[in-house]
Amino acid sequence: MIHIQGLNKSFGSLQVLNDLTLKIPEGQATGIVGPNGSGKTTLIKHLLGLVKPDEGSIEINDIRLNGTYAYRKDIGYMPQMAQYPENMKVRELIDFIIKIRGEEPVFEKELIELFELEKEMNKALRTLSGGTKQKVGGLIALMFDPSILILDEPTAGLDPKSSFRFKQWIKREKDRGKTILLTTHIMSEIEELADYLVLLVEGRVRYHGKQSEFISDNEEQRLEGAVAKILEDTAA
Ligand SMILES: Nc1ncnc2c1ncn2[C@@H]1O[C@H](COP(=O)(O)OP(=O)(O)OP(=O)(O)O)[C@@H](O)[C@H]1O
Repeated sequence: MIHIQGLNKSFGSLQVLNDLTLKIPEGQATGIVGPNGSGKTTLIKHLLGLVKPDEGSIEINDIRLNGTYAYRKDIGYMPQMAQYPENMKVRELIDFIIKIRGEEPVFEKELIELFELEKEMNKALRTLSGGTKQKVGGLIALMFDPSILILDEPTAGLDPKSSFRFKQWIKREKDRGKTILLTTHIMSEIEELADYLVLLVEGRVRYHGKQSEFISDNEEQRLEGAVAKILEDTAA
């Protein structure tokens, strides 16, 4: 369970998160959607301890985040745009992460196969295409079999085959009881993967509940139509 209570965050005069309270259920997949700049990535960075709140509290698996990072072992994070040491080779990066973590990965081989990274392992990270870097991010996020997966626009740069395979993997992880938090602008992906939906608008929770109820309550067939309806009403 991820419990976020009264979270406020401003960057200068811009209030990005506004009294945000959310309970993300354990063992379920939750999709976070919202317009560009609505605070999705900022929220995720709070969960990872990468950004400090101005006010409010976060608990993950009953541990209150207060500057300690041990809980991070339970989280696999796939960032929107991963930054890696440019001159390191993929193999060296993976070995480095295994060394600092001090444990063997559970799914390294399977994920290298899934993302077809075999031929990339001896290349420097600076030479990789954007999609290949994204795949390396997926490998790192998933290889230690963490109980919580936080995926920030994970398929944005992936080709259709990798995207399909990745989503199959995530569905399997969901069936294995993982807690999954996913942001994407691809509404069909949320429909495919998420049970619960959080709609953020200007750093506030506009909706939180079952995705199926959100669609039917808005008298739509598809998530995209229901989200568009709410955002048009909000702008009016
Ligand atoms: N470190 C920072 N310093 C100043 N402003 C920031 C910083 N990080 C984010 N912001 C601002 O906070 C707002 C929310 O950004 P955030 O990246 O959380 O949005 P998002 O919902 O993830 O957007 P997108 O859908 O475009 O990825 C934006 O206006 C952004 O410019």
